[in-house]
Amino acid sequence: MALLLSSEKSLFIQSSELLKDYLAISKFKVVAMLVLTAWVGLALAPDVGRGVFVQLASLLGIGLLSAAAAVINHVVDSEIDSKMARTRHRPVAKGRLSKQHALSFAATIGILGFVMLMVWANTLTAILTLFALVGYAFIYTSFLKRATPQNIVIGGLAGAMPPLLGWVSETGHMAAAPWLLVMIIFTWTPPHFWALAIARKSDYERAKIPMLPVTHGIEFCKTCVVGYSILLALVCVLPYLIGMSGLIYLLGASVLNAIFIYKALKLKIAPKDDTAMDLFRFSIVHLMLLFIALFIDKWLVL
Ligand code: HEM
Ligand SMILES: CC(C)=CCC/C(C)=C/CC/C(C)=C/COP(=O)(O)OP(=O)(O)O
Repeated sequence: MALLLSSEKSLFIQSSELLKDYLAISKFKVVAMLVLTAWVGLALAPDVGRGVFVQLASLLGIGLLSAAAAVINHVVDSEIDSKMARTRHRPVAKGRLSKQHALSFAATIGILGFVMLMVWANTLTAILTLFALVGYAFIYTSFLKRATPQNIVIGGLAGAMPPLLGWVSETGHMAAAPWLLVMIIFTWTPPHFWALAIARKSDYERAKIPMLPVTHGIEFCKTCVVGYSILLALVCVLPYLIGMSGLIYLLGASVLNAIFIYKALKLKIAPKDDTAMDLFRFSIVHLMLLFIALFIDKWLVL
């Protein structure tokens, strides 16, 4: 009896470890944030009377294709990941999950996500989301990441797409307004990532990845972080200027961007040991609150 109980317990532990590994290769927290931005894109689109179920299915489709892209990234990057302290314990890099298993998982959730978008959103959303997957999993991961220090600037477009995807899933066609939300994430990505790359420069050196702090030095990278933070604050005003969002959003964005610029300047002028990681962590809170502010503004004011 005791033997049976302990084998059941170990089976339970094994399956929860396996679940953890699959969530890790799906970059679960990043995907949750991508889905949040897609949801806000969807919520800000003109109401065309689609039901909540169809909207949730569209968001799930976008999430599944994003997760598939993340899994492919883990497979393509497994060699690099095994050389970096931050990533060397990842399931594929460590060999806990085989590349074949990971790729079958990516294919399953990717096809499921694509079909969900075809059925419950529309063809344009399905194709645009597939472009974003190819942009991140293949163009950025297999090529740009190893080729140029502008890798994350160009590759950042893929991760910036979800608000447009959410919008198009509602309306079936493109519009100028959601592109402003894409521009916000596009401008946010460099300071988000470079703050981390500054703190983890030695990792990228060891893996021979030409990230900006490695190729151009930490000081130049910090200057770029300050520059992009200021640009981000300016881009964030655009939704207010075109009347897409109101004063609640403008106030929230202004406070968040003031903190962002303050932390970026601190990193440039008076850094302490943890300043770069502090900015990286704040960038995530910043983007989350900014998109929540867009949502609250829409539903409180209109
Ligand atoms: C090319 C674009 C991007 C690059 C290179 C990048 C890079 C990174 C890296 C290296 C991490 C650390 C992961 C770790 O600790 O293992 C990270 C974390 C994170 N990123 Fe990005 N990122 C990008 C775009 C985005 C986008 C578009 C979003 C969401 C809209 C996002 C949301 C997050 C979140 C939520 C985390 C924290 C994840 C966690 O705590 O597990 N990132 N990013
Ligand atoms: C369909 C769609 C919207 C796709 C976008 C998918 C996606 C997961 C975008 C997030 C970007 C990201 C986390 C980049 C880090 O990659 P990295 O390889 O530089 O970082 P790492 O070293 O932590 O793996």
